[in-house]
Amino acid sequence: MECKRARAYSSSANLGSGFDILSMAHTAFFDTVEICVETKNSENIVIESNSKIPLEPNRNSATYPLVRIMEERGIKASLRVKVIKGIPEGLGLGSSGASATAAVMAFSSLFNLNLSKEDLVRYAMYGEIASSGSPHPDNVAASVFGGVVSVVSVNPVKVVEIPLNYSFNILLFVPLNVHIEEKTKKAREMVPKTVKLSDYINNSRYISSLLIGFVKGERDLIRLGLNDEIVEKARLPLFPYYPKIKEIAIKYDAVGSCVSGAGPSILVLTDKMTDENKIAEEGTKTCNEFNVECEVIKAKIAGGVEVERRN
Ligand SMILES: Nc1ncnc2c1ncn2[C@@H]1O[C@H](COP(=O)(O)OP(=O)(O)OP(=O)(O)O)[C@@H](O)[C@H]1O
Ligand SMILES: N[C@@H](CCO)C(=O)O
Repeated sequence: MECKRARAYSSSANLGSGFDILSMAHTAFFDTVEICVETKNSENIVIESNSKIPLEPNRNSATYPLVRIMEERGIKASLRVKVIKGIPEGLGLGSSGASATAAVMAFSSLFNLNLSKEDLVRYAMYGEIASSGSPHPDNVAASVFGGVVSVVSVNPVKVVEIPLNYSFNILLFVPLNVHIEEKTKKAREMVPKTVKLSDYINNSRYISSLLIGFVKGERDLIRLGLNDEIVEKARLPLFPYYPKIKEIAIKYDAVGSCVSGAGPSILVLTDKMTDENKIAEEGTKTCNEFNVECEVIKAKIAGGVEVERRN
């Protein structure tokens, strides 16, 4: 039986006001997906996992993209798909997107499809439909490409890798005891359908500040850029501790802070001027004040999805 495995990292989408556009892959966690072909004369997908994720192919973010690729390309096969979850689900860490990405990469390698990175993103986006009902591209783009990415078009998919000329570390406040059923779906329903022109202008300023800050290596621009007047504000009930954690992060001279994806995790970027220990200590206390137990995870920027060479 031929098998292939691929690994994809966690990610923090949005990065302030880049809703459905910007995302950053990090080494905090990763998922591994192994796909084995059992036969090529029948069609079936059997899922195994170490985590409590749906085991129906159309509801699992790893397998729904495979259903769609096989349909689109007329591929017939019975597959056994092992989804080894390292990324906790529903915490804004791109868990569903990483499974989708690893699955599409493993499938491409197994069937010698030689998919481009843009095609990997396009197919992996189906995984986000399976998990949240919407094909947002940001998490999967970061997991496919690694680094910080900007999705500049979805039809056709076009992703730009942002050059990072400022060196920073990553701290994540991950509220492990929080479970919100269908979190991303609910969080997306909280996003307003229309916005004030002044908020739109401020958000556009933040995005340009963040991107120029990364490219030119300007700390102050990165800090200013990690802000958002629209989506984070509308979703605040999902992560009420965020404003105080952000205040603490700035007090101890973090580069900046924002919500990770749809939350409830919080992303803090740090450098040598930052007092990380104080941020971790006071940020954890803040979580406790809101009856939330936050684990503080240190990470670095991660690379893109890779096939594990072991067969
Ligand atoms: N392979 C999978 N990995 C993770 N979650 C999955 C998977 N397949 C289906 N799901 C379901 O998707 C939901 C988690 O997706 P959700 O988008 O809420 O979280 P996330 O991907 O961790 O976060 P975010 O998209 O905000 O970064 C859960 O209900 C989970 O059961
Ligand atoms: N851009 C998506 C990311 C989900 O992780 C959202 O904020 O809904």
